[in-house]
Amino acid sequence: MPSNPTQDQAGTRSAHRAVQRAARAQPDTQRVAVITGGAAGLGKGIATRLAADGLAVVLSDIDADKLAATRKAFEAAGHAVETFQGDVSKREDQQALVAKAVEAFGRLDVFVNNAGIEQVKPLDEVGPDDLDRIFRINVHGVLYGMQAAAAQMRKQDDGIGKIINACSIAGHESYEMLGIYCATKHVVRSLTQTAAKEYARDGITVNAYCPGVAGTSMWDRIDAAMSHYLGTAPGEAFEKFAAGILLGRTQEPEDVANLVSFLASPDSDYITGQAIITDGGMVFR
Ligand SMILES: NC(=O)C1=CN([C@@H]2O[C@H](COP(=O)(O)OP(=O)(O)OC[C@H]3O[C@@H](n4cnc5c(N)ncnc54)[C@H](O)[C@@H]3O)[C@@H](O)[C@H]2O)C=CC1
Ligand SMILES: CC(=O)C(C)=O
Repeated sequence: MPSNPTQDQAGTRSAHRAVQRAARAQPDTQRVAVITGGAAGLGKGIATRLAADGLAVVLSDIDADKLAATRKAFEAAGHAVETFQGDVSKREDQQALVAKAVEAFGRLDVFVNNAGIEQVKPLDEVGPDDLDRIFRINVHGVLYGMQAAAAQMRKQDDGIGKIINACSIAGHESYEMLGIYCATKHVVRSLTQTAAKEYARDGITVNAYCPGVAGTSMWDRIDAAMSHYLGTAPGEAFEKFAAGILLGRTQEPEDVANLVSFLASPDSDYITGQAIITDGGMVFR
């Protein structure tokens, strides 16, 4: 809904003040990043890169064993790390996660809403429980993460807060058998835009990364489920998707981490509301 010009000018001035205040970063303060789904896959790759960039990292995951193993590896590498076992679909867990980060490291600068699940099913077979499960994790989880992160970032009056959401090429394009997964990622792109508009006045940017085809355990499960529904041989669905990549190889966690590192850094301070594709050349927007 368009507001009147006077409100627009007041809003712009207030947003401008917020960004000026936020830009007064403390150069000697270690920045702190939370990464959900950080125990494995892309989240672990992102956390590894942010730790190498010098940030203290707080890894959250629903899988306690993987979380403990990843924490051990980060400690062995000498990184400042904390962990939190939680379920992103629970609002109270997302709030407790942010509280844990602040308790451990005193502040929150970057919140990566990375955790997400896949679902492979023809639309005709999707039932209420299927819808509930994936929307709770991929959509409610991202919203609760943004709410918890923004509440803490607003309390800090130095540095730009950065919220970074896991979207996908599936947030720009829709694929057979992945209909509900794609729908959740389209919602993540929409939430990213709205949050960018609502949080700019508080000196918080909100962006999303949109990977293509990365050979994590998520794709192992997608490939197996595609075999079930489409009769493809093991590995065939993955190969078919990969065949469309212009740069000739599937994605590594490091490729995704490169983009997230940029979105977490001051180099991206003038970017907000964007869902940026990193897919080796598959989807063009
Ligand atoms: N692998 C790919 O090709 C692509 C992945 N993505 C997105 O990137 C994100 C990460 O994907 P992957 O690393 O491939 O997945 P993955 O399945 O390999 O790893 C996901 C991690 O999230 C954790 N997790 C799952 N549900 C959780 C919950 N409710 N609360 C907290 N943690 C939870 C898992 O335990 C696991 O450690 C997801 O949002 C996914 O949709 C987007 C595009 C492509
Ligand atoms: C897993 C994913 O995000 C796809 C197939 O785009």
